[in-house]
Amino acid sequence: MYNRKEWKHIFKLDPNKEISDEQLTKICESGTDAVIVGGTDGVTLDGVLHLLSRIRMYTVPCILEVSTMDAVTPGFDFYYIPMVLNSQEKKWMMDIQHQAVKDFGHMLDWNELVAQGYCILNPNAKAYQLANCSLPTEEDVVAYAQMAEHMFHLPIFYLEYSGTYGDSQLVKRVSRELEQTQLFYGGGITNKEQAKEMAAYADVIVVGNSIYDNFDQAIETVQAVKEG
Ligand SMILES: CC(C)=CCC/C(C)=C/CC/C(C)=C/CC/C(C)=C/CC/C(C)=C/CC/C(C)=C/CC/C(C)=C/COP(=O)(O)OP(=O)(O)O
Ligand SMILES: O=P(O)(O)OC[C@@H](O)CO
Ligand SMILES: [Mg+2]
Repeated sequence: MYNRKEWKHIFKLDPNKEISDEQLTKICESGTDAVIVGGTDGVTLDGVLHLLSRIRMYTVPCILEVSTMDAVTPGFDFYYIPMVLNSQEKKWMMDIQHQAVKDFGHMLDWNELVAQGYCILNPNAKAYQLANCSLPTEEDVVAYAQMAEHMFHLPIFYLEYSGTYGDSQLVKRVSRELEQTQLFYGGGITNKEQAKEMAAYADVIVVGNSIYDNFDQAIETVQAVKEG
């Protein structure tokens, strides 16, 4: 139905934050390739359902990035499943996901599930702290990318700088390692120049917080990526 491999730009909407109807229309009609609903904390079923019902008025593909099983509902096009590669606890890479599959595996449409190998690089990000991550060196990051591609065959490797703009040279280096696995970059993209810079190396850039901080500039990131 959708060719995820062709996507270049995604907006990530936080069910824990407010967005007006007018802004949501602009997001969904911006030309972005998809909208992810997700966040680290304050993600409730009510918040997710409210956003889903509003996004569903548009044709844009809609994805739930599952951060808690308490807020999962049918109706999304895809379910992205984070696995935190640089967590110091196996729980965030394997055990939560294992338990969810034990509980819900019998009712899953596996075609809708997409695993994401997360490498979280901003120590101040909530997700970094929640998942008890350690800060990898560049060599560590490259090795995680190689494992994602060649050992785990993950569909997505996600360089996550949530809340801060990352190192484009590292994104470039990682991009050289990946052929089958899609490279996502997310974090601190606030304008079209930054969007272009990261999109030169990442397959997909994800724009989150700037939707809430500087809406007009966030919208401009779509065109910047599509032009490039
Ligand atoms: C019935 C049906 C429709 C089912 C489909 C879905 C389903 C039930 C699948 C089951 C299979 C499965 C394996 C589920 C596991 C789900 C799960 C709970 C995984 C754990 C996820 C995890 C490791 C969470 C830790 C936090 C994290 C990495 C979140 C990722 C998103 C992220 C980084 C958000 C941005 O965070 P941040 O900017 O730091 O914070 P803000 O919220 O302030 O923006
Ligand atoms: O919110 P920002 O910093 O844009 O990051 C986007 C996304 O990667 C967060 O998971
Ligand atoms: Mg966020």
